[in-house]
Amino acid sequence: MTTLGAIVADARAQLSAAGLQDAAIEARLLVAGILKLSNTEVFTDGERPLATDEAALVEQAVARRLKREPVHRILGSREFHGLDLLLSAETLEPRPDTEILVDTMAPLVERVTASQGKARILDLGTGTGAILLALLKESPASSGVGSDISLDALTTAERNAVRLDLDQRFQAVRSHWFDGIGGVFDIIVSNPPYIQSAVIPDLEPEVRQFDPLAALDGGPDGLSAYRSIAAGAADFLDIGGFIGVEIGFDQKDAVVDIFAAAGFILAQAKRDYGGNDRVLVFCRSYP
Ligand SMILES: C[S@@+](CC[C@H](N)C(=O)[O-])C[C@H]1O[C@@H](n2cnc3c(N)ncnc32)[C@H](O)[C@@H]1O
Repeated sequence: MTTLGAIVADARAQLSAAGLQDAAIEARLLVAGILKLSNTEVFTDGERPLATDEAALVEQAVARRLKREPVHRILGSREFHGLDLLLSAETLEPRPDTEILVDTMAPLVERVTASQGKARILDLGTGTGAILLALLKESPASSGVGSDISLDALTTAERNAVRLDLDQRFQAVRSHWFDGIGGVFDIIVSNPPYIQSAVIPDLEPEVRQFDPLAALDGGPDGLSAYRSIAAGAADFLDIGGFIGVEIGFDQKDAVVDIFAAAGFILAQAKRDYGGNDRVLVFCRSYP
């Protein structure tokens, strides 16, 4: 019979031998997640004996990681902006950089609720629901629509809304960008696919093989989604509203030009933790 300490050490050795850089951290995360233990327990209960079926579950999880499946996909959920979000086959795994979009838009949502008593938010390409659910959590007087082209993603986003007790204020709508959307919103947010199609084969296997293509592929120049979103935004954004988008590190000028051509000016630009341009916020260029 093996112990908790021995199985963590074995997982770490296998991941390290496969060249995975964060082998020690990932081994602990996997074991803790699979056995539903806290990180502290994994550290301190090394002598705890493991049942055969527990050891088998850990071994299956390690085997998946060795095939480059990301840790949180194996575990089925990940943390985003303090929320535990379920993942599924057609949802992007939410990234820490996207929290910058939430932190940028939350004060704008608050400004609307302070003056109007409520705010309506639209999240285009909602995936797990990450951005909208984080904003709804921050701002109890807000409600919103999370739209996506993927039914699987919308089902997962709805499950996340229920788990977080935000489903009364969250509506999932299947839509190709604005095509199936009705109404006018105070705030529009989107983290659309923005990677150039030709670059996708060069991405890390964790991304290329496990994040859905529809969440990554921004067309030949990576900008297709911004063109669609900018072209439709004026019809769905309140006169004094804001639209915030996540962008690729080298897309600021191009995205500013796309929104300018659609009648929007840049209101805010934010960089990510690596110092790259990451979030742009626009408002109308006319009153
Ligand atoms: C980069 S992912 C972002 C997911 C989530 N908002 C997040 O930040 O974690 C882009 C999302 O856009 C969706 N999407 C792709 N093409 C779309 C389209 N034409 N209309 C609506 N959503 C689309 C994808 O299914 C995916 O969920």
